[in-house]
Amino acid sequence: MPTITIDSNSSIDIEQHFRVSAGPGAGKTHWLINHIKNVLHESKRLQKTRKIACITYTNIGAETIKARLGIASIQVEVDTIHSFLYEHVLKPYLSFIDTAHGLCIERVRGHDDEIIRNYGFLDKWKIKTKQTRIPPKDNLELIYALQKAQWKLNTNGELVISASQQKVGTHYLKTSSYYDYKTMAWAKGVLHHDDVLFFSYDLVIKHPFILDVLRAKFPYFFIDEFQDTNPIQTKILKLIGNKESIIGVIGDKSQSIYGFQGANYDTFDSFDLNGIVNYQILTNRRSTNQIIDLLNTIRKDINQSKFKNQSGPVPVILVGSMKSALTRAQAICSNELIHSLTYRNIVANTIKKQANETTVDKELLDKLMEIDRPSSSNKYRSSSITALIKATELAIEGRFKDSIRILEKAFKAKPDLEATGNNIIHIIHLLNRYEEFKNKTLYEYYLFIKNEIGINMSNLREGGIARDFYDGHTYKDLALCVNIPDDNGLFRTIHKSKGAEFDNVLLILDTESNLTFITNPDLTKEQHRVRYVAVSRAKNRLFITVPTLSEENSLILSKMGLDIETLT
Ligand SMILES: Nc1ncnc2c1ncn2[C@@H]1O[C@H](COP(=O)(O)OP(=O)(O)OP(=O)(O)O)[C@@H](O)[C@H]1O
Repeated sequence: MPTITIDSNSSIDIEQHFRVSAGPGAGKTHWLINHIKNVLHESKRLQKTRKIACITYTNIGAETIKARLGIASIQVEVDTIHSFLYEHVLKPYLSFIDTAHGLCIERVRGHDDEIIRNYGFLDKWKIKTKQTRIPPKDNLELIYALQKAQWKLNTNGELVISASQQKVGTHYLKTSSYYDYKTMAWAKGVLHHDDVLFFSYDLVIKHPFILDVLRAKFPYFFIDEFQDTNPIQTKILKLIGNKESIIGVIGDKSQSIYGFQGANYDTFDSFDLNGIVNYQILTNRRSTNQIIDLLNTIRKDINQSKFKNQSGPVPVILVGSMKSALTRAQAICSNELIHSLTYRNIVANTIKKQANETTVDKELLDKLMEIDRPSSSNKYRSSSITALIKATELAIEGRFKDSIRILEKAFKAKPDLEATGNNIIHIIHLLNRYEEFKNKTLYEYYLFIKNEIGINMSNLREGGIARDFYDGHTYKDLALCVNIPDDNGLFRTIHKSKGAEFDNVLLILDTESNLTFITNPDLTKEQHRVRYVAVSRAKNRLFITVPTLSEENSLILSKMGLDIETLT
């Protein structure tokens, strides 16, 4: 079937599976909202109890769609895939889960994005898996290795853990030990996000009636940002779409940027269902002509047309430090807001907090746990400090629920910690007195927590390596490592800008070599796609900053019509 070109206002047949493919700013989300409204209006298959399922990639995406649907959202279940599967597959059918997996269903309380990292748990795991040779000094590396393991579908349609031969220190992890790690966590009722996919898939394969229930509840499933869907989710959606329910996917393969979560470049194009109809939108409604020209230079498979046909400033390459680039870009934008986008979280935080670019270390929070390791005389010091730093930073960003959750989790099983019942009061205290400790050493922050907040922690012996760490780092150094989930502020990572648009964008590149996404573009490479997504967020002004620029690159970029400004 040929691909049909549509516009973001077009209506399509509501009773056929569809794929809508379009570049950035084409109006995919706009079209999806209109389509949902059309289905609600026209469908004969929706009654009060039957809803449309609309799956988005992020919580922010879900909130945006709900807000834009307004009152119509009552008949639409808008959710991320993990939350959707947890609510509609896992939670109602927990008792159907194969007991062979050893999941303690009575203790399951949602799912988490962090694996269990406590050292006591790791020790038990080392004994169980006969890997006691891994010394405690390599625990951090071990946690990173375990965290990388993901569920993957093999060619027989079975779920296996994918983790390439991981080396921790001098030791190669046994493949079977990943499974042991999972089963030990499951025995405590602890589920990682990725496990939601594992159990959902296992349930629908072993109990296909669950698919019938899903089809009965949701005659329509629409998935936005489908290019980042993981193959296990794709398989579940295909199973649902085999009869009755209509599946519609919307996306752009050149905006696939979540390879590290199992998505791949071909997911979008290779998705197939009997009778699926392909549509494309070839306009860009977001950006000025100058920005669309740049996007078209980077991208070879489509050439977006300029819907607004609006001329704007030429994109500018700012050569210099990121701080000076931000100052310059802000001056040019004068009273308008500018969003800075970075690849790494630590860089986003560095610019947000105007910290010194050269001293940042993204692993400091983990290193604190490593150096100030829990012992019989110091059970909770580093875990309490870590939780309090995270909670403080989340609260500063206005994320009170997340902030309270962190403290609840940190303090719940620690009866010998004093004054832990008042997490909200702690947070108010920390916010009110933020100015007093934000530029102090970590040791001074520790004293503040102990003396002013009243959390009972053991003393830090002078001259010890833990004390040196607390004296040698500032609160701010550690605060830079905090990840704010679904951050919607002015300084964020490119991944957190997915689906958003901003008047003015400053893309911060760590090194000049990252400019290849413009000078020698290849969107089969994820690194290039990530930066392509970043520049395509801009509606009006676009700045790209690099620390240095060679004559060769300068010539290429000038030929492309970009402005270049060297900052002093
Ligand atoms: N038919 C339309 N009428 C008016 N405005 C529209 C229409 N279609 C899209 N827009 C506007 O164009 C901009 C881009 O639309 P949208 O965010 O839906 O694009 P997208 O394809 O989802 O983008 P991306 O994939 O880059 O996130 C938005 O400001 C949106 O409101």
